[in-house]
Amino acid sequence: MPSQTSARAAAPAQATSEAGQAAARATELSKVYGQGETRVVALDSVSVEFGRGRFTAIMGPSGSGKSTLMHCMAGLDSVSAGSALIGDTELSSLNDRQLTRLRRDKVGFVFQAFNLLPTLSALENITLPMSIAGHRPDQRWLETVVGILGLSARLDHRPSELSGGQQQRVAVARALVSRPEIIFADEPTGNLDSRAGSEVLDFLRQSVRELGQTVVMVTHDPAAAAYADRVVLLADGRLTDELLDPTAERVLNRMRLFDTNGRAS
Ligand SMILES: Nc1ncnc2c1ncn2[C@@H]1O[C@H](COP(=O)(O)OP(=O)(O)OP(=O)(O)O)[C@@H](O)[C@H]1O
Repeated sequence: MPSQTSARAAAPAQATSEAGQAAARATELSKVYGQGETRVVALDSVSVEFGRGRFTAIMGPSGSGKSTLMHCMAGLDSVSAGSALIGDTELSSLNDRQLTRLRRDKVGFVFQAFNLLPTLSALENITLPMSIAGHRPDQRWLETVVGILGLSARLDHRPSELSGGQQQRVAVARALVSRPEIIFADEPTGNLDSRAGSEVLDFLRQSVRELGQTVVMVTHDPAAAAYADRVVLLADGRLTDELLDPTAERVLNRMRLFDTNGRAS
């Protein structure tokens, strides 16, 4: 009976092999922080694939390892064992310089705090990472991204002249403009009211559907996760479950199962 299945006791779920090549992949990835009494196993042999052109949400209780998984996959943190790959590139095989280049060229980031530079215009913020890298944005692509995100009339504005939702859209445009292999979004709607939050999620969804972008998003919010094609659930550093074509209600029910069966034990 599914309602009696303990999410925690279940065998660790393995990656669903998605159609097409994975944009990123973890294989038996473990991450341990500290030593001795302060030792924490943040990730315990996690295997998961993030399909190209797909929108995946990572969910799970606080402390379950969501941010750690994202940081290891994005090359922002090292792994203790196992492997993390972006495309065919194994991140632990790269030196610091190669890792910095990979993050710059292949990964886009959207954080809860918008991380825009206050003295620069929206357009300058969008193109800054590419300028630093010495690249010119593809003008056509820039216009497409800015058009889809509804920012065309706001490009000369500074962040302080934009609403929270508009600032986050600028951050999404900044992540999209270099056509990264994958975008990692960490609670992208955490600082937004629900209307602005749905707008940003709509745009992320649209970037997957219309621009073929791959997006991986950490969220606590079942309504946000429902925008994804797939939800993977973590508990105690393990991948325990996944849902395809999620609805907010199904995600909520699955999370309740965690609360009653997972954390209680
Ligand atoms: N730099 C660190 N040093 C030591 N322990 C850490 C570090 N980062 C994370 N941890 C621990 O690893 C575990 C997983 O943390 P992580 O931040 O990945 O969880 P999370 O699911 O993202 O949590 P939340 O939803 O609260 O953000 C937690 O027990 C946390 O305390």
